[in-house]
Amino acid sequence: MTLPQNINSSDDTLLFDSISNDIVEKGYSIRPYALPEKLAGLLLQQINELSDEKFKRAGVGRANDHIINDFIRMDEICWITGNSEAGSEWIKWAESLQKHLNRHLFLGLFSFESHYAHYAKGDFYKTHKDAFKGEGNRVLSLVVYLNQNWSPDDGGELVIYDKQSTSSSVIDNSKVTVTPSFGTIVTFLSEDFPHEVLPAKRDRYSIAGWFRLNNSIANNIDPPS
Ligand SMILES: O=C(O)CCC(=O)C(=O)O
Ligand SMILES: [Fe+2]
Repeated sequence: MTLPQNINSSDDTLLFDSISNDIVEKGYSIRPYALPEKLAGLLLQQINELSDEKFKRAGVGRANDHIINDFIRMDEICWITGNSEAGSEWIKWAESLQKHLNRHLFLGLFSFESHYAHYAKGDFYKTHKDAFKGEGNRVLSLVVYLNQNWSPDDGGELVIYDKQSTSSSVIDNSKVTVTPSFGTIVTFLSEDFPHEVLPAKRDRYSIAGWFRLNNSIANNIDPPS
């Protein structure tokens, strides 16, 4: 028996619809174990095969202002290109999400950039925003997790704070905590939600990506940060 050709894309449509509805309602979306299985498997295999040298200490700030700051973030990253099967399938999937969101939310998303991230035991990323109003052109952040058998005791949660709250807020209903379990997809409006990664008790693997507006003007091509 042959399966219909569009079986994967129809699955994605349901998922993309729910992400899109979440963003309209709340500005963010958390979809546990939602990444298509085949894609998740390819990404897991690639991140396992990436050598330690391919991961570089992540910095803070953009281009000339890019500095390594142990106090803010300690993870190591590796940018994802379409040069491998895993990378190109991932980019294809992200671009179809982009198309779906543009069609339904009119966000005007133009391009996508993403990297693998490795947080070793104890690593963290302090509260930050991925974009600042009027400055950045990152519109929507996308994070997926590649950690099998993650237990709540392992820590490493992503904490997303409400737009109005400050990073020091301790009021529970103004923040949402996400366990970085395999296949969980998180999306949020980059300018609206301060967030942080708490230290984990074991290696933590993820992909962080950003959909951007077209901010390139004349010869000043906007570099990835
Ligand atoms: O890994 C995560 O949960 C979020 C990472 C993050 O906030 C970032 O890379 O900007
Ligand atoms: Fe972030």
